[in-house]
Amino acid sequence: MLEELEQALGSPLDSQPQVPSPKPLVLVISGPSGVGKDAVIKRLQEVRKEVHFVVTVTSRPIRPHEVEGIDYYFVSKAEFMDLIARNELLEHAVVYGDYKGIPKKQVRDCMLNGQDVLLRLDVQGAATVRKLLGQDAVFIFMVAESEMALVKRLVERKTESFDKLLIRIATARKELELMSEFDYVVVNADGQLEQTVSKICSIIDAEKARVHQRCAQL
Ligand SMILES: Nc1ncnc2c1ncn2[C@@H]1O[C@H](COP(=O)(O)OP(=O)(O)OP(=O)(O)O)[C@@H](O)[C@H]1O
Repeated sequence: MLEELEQALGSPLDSQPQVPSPKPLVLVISGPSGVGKDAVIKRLQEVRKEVHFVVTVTSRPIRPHEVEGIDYYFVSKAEFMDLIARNELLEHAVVYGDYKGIPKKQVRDCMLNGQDVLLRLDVQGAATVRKLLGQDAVFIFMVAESEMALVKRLVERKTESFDKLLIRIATARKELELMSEFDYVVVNADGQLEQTVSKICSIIDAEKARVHQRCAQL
């Protein structure tokens, strides 16, 4: 039958894939402090092993329990300055006196390997990367179901003093106003971490099915 069809068509039936492989994605996850970015990314890495989570480079000294290349890439301040001067950082900031940044090379190398890349950025950092990459990266904003739920989570984490909590809440209120700059918003509801991760997986799957693929160039 197939041969007859080919004869009638006057050309062979094509067995090649009808669409090229999807392009590697640059995925940015952001949201207020305490919303659950780390917890969600940790779980996402378990269920989506092929997505590379970018390891930040920092000028801060290594702490005893930390592992080079897993927690951070540790460099001297001079080396960090050199990365800035060579425009080799996608984004950088000073956090408590130490520099932290996203090395472009790591993102580039993964994408050349066909791997999707995941960045965890604070809302300000995400805004910076949005300006650089525009619609060529996917920006996901995570929120809690309510301000009360967010604050309860932060209080239970017991990592912030009262004053620091006040600052984080005020910052979170401002950050929420920037939600419209993002492509997707995902509610990380209390006790629903798995659902949150699965929503992010759905976003990745949907992005892979886009007719006009995003294509970040660094
Ligand atoms: N869906 C959830 N339900 C209940 N608790 C959660 C959920 N998601 C995260 N948590 C908990 O909330 C706390 C804050 O989460 P996490 O540290 O991942 O937030 P974060 O956004 O990375 O914060 P920061 O930006 O301050 O580092 C943690 O104790 C975490 O285990």
